Amino acid sequence: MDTKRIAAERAVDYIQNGMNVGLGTGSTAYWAIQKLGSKVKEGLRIKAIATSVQSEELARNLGIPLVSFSEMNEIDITIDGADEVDQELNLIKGGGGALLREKIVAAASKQLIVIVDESKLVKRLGTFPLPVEIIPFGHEATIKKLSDLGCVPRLRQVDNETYVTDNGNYIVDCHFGNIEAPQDLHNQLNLITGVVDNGLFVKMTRRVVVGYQDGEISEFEK
Ligand SMILES: O=C(CO)[C@H](O)[C@H](O)COP(=O)(O)O
Repeated sequence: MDTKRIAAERAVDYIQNGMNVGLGTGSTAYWAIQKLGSKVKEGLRIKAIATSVQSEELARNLGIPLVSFSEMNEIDITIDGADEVDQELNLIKGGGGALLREKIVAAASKQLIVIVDESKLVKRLGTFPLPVEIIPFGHEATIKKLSDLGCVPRLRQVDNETYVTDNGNYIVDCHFGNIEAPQDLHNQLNLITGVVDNGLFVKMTRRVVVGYQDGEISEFEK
C-alpha cells in the first residue's frame, strides 16, 4: 500500500477552484503535486507557489500555473509532508532540506495540511534529527553553539559534499533524542547568530492526514 500517496491524494480534495496553493517538498508532497497536476488537466483552476526548486520543476512539468509571492495576495492552503508529527500536531520538517521555504510558505498560508504515513507519528519529537539551516560563513562556530544546546550536530553531507540548500545555506542535523518543549527549543535555536531557521513547526498546522498500511486514512485536527 502506498501510504504516502493515499494521504496526499486525500488532502488534495480540500483544494477548490480559484485557490492559491502552496506546494510542499518531498516524496509525500510529490503525490499531492501529481494529483493536482491531473486535476489541473481536468479543469481545476489554481495558482501555486512551490517550496523548493524540485517541486517547482515538477509542478511546471505537470502544467500547474506557478506564481511568485508578489503575484499572490494570500495562500489559501499549503499541502506538505513532515518527518515527525507529535500528538499536539507539532512537526519536525526539513529532512529534504527545504525547511526554510516550507516555513515561509506555511506561515503565509491560511491553512497548512500535513500529509504523512503512519511511521511519522510520534509521542514526542526528537528521534528524527532536527534540521537547522545555517549560514555557511563561520559555520564551525555556529555548530559549536548548537552543540551547547545539548544535541549531537552533524553538518549534512550528500555524496561526500556539504549539502547546500536552495537558499545557498548549510543544514545541520541536530540529534536531541527527546524534545520536551518544542517552542522553547525553537526560540533558543533561532537566537543563535548564524542560524537562519530550524525544522520545528510549532502550532503551525491544524490538520494532519495520515495514510496507513491497511489502506485506511485518518485525519487529525486541532
Ligand atoms: O520537510 C520536508 C522536506 O524539507 C519533507 O516534507 C519531509 O522531509 C518529509 O519527506 P517525505 O515526504 O519524503 O517523507
